[in-house]
Amino acid sequence: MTRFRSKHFAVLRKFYPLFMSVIIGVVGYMFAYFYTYNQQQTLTVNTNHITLGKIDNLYTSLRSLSIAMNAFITIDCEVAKPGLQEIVTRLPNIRAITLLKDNKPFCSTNEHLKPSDIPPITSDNVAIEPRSFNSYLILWNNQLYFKQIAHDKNMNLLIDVGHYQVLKDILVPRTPFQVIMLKLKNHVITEHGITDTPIKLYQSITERSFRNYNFYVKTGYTVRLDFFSMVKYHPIPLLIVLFASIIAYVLTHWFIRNVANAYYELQSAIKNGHIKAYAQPLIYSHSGQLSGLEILARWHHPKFGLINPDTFIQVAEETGLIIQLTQTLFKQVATTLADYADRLPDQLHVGFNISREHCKSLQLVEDCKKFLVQAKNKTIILVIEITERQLIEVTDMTTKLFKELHELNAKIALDDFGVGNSNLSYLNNFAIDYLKIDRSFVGHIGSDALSKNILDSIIEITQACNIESCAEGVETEEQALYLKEKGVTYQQGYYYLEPIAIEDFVQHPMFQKCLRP
Ligand SMILES: Nc1nc2c(ncn2[C@@H]2O[C@@H]3COP(=O)(O)O[C@H]4[C@@H](O)[C@H](n5cnc6c(=O)[nH]c(N)nc65)O[C@@H]4COP(=O)(O)O[C@H]3[C@H]2O)c(=O)[nH]1
Repeated sequence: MTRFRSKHFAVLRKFYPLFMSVIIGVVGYMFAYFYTYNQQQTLTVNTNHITLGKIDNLYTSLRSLSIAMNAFITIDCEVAKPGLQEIVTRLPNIRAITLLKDNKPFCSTNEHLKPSDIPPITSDNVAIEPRSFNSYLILWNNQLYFKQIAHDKNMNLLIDVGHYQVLKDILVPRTPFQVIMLKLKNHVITEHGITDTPIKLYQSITERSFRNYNFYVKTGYTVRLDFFSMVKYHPIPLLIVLFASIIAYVLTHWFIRNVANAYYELQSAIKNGHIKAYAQPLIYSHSGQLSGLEILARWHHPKFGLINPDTFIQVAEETGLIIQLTQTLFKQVATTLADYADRLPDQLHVGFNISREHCKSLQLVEDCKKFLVQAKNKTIILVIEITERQLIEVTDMTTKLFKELHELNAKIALDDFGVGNSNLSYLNNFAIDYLKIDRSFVGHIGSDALSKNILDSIIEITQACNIESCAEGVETEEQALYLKEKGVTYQQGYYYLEPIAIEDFVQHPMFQKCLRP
């Protein structure tokens, strides 16, 4: 987790929520932009394909029809006409079929057809001109015609497809600002008809007829996709992004405020001496004598009273305040013990819980040296309790740290053993002096066979590795006797004494009894 430092907090508090919301906003906008862009692109490709297919089909079906109609060209109009009429009535898009001779109508289903109604084939009247050059799709006077030149060049077929709405319908775009263009030579047809004004299209795609007819279909957008067009035409993704950005601001603000508050509160608690050192005795199993004490932090909160470490140690670790917190405990314990410096028993164990953060530099060695000077007693054995829950990496730095701690005659204890992630190599790497057996195993003595077996195994490991052991959470005489019998070196728990303030601890008969006269 991110470590927060005091000098960063003021700046962080102000700018971090804004920064987060801008980041979410920018990333969200990019995401919304590319999403919309992709959507448009996919739609363009699909639309272009479908349109191309429809025009191809239109042309091909007219061509097939005209081929079928070729049979009528050479027969008499009276014979041909009923057949042509039946076809016109059956096919909804065909308005009339006309047979031409020398480009003049000689037989038509349209009774009112005049020679001037026959569309000329010029480069201007927009014809779809296939490779075979013998059939044309003609746009003329707002009408769509199909003309088939028969083998006999004088006898031709003209199919009047009707108003070229048929074509226009095919060119109707799927979304606003989309334009579908049919490009024939220099001419362009859109849903609005023939246009010679160039239309600039964005995200466009142009494809030639699948059947290799001489036309192109181009689809694209008249509006470029940018921030403003997104705001105007695609507001929903942007509204979602705006919403996410506001949520990011609010959550970050809330998070920073809470962490910062916790940080400031804990920092001022340390400064104002509200973090107190409590002590709990460690007892030699074999003699029942006091071997030392473990120091545990308590917060004497002016409003909430006594707060147990479970609530604030994590905050202290996450904010980096744990080092200051431990230093204040070192100082309180050293100055209290200094009053008894000359009377302390030899090799009194004084254990402190040390977090991983504190082991990242040699600061801990300096703190221990300072403690021994302030306590004015060089025989005290400092016990550095590192927890198995927060494994410390083996690096050159940590190896040096633990070596220097051992040179100070300190002992390294591995706390909460049995519930964390360590393995036996860990014991070796840091030259662990004793294991503190988690109270969850001790609590099951006499009841849960499995936990008891684990407990027995842990004790056997300590004996096999020739390291000392300390059982935590001893609450009953039965547990105390069992652990003694099993050869556990030290015991700690409410059975002997619960943690009490260090000033009270030094007054306690258990401590007083072990002082030298
Ligand atoms: N049920 C039961 N509990 C017993 C008994 N005897 C002792 N305890 C409790 O067991 C915990 C033993 O401490 P720990 O394993 O080091 O576990 C400690 C330690 O990991 C951490 N902690 C406490 N003070 C500090 C500190 O100054 N620095 C750091 N880094 N961690 C600390 O907080 C944990 C909890 O501390 P506490 O709440 O003081 O809880 C203490 C103690 O009050 C018993 O017979 N029965």
